[in-house]
Amino acid sequence: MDSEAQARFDLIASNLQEFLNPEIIEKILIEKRSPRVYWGTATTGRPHIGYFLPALKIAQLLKADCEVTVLLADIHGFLDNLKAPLELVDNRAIYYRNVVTALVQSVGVDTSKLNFVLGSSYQKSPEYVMDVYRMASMVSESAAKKAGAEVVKQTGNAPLSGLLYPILQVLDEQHLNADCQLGGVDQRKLFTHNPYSAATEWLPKLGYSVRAHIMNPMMAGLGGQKMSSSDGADAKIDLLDTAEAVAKKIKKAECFPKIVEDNGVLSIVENILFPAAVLNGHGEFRVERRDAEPLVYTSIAQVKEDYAKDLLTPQILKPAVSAAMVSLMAPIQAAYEASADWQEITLKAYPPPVVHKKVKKVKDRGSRFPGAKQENAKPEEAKPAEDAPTEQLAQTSI
Ligand SMILES: N[C@@H](Cc1ccc(O)cc1)C(=O)O
Repeated sequence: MDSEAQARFDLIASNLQEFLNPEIIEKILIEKRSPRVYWGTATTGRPHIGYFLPALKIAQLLKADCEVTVLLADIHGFLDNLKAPLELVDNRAIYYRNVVTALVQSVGVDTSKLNFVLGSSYQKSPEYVMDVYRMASMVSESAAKKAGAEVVKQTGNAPLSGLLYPILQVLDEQHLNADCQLGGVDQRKLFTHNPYSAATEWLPKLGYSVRAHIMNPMMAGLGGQKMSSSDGADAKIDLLDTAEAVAKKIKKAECFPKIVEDNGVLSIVENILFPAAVLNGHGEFRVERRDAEPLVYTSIAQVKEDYAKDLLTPQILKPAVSAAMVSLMAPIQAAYEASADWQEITLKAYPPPVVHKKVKKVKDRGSRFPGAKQENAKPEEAKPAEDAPTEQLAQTSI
């Protein structure tokens, strides 16, 4: 590889946890072509700051002159235990498109060449559907189950659609004509046969070629574990959260002094703030101190070292992370404020829950309590006590 190809390769490979079959990409770069990479996202819950990871990777891929496609996987949102009901899925796809575009633009990368494809636009074609049937006849039920174990919601009497999900995701590589698929490391079992069978083993069964796979690390959540859309509102930061909400959530986050592992706050610095700072051109993370010069970092290794020594304490780290996140999210929020369409689609994609007003139960004190109106007394007395049998039943069942 010449130095230009090497620089492109390094950008593609940066900040990854795993890169499978890199030789596929190397060959394309040596031939001075543009690798075609796709990232799929099931259009379900509201995207949180964890979406910065794929978005920053997409920004790097665009800079490395890759052809990038974002698959708005509406059908997958529905196949996965109905996480996104069919009637909301279209609006959610538009919401995701706006979010991903704004995320990539927030680090100054042009999105005019970023391609968006809606899953349902090709996953219902006769060719695609026939491939689903062919693959379903060649892949065992247990392999499909294992492949989806970390991605598809696991329930007792799971719907059959959860077994189709991995088959469709694997076929997308072929039908989107990709050289490489990007995903979080949680997608690993869908990507490779080690330890389970999926894309790299299933595609050749239909005569299709094996693709490269690039995997982002998973962010630790603010409560310590992997960040997920199904976390409670306090454990994840929504991209449209106000500065106060961001500060409050980070302040509450689990962040033990000197402990670097599974630390959600440090995970933000490592996986979001540094890669974004590099794309933004300054490459720095600053921590202000009250009585001393600010600490200025240019690598996560230095940050972790100082944190382990308690020179960088949770008390000074947290406000620095809040401030940096708020300024990183500012252009996304400005884009939202400036777009009446986006605001309208938000309401349609995530309709506020209908609150059933609680009607205050008026205690039935009967008609004989002191002060009861005399005229009510008679008819009430004449009526048989309707509640009595239920009350008895409830008592016996206790
Ligand atoms: N499995 C991805 C979504 C996805 C769907 C289809 C694909 O082809 C790729 C990715 C997720 O967890 O969100």
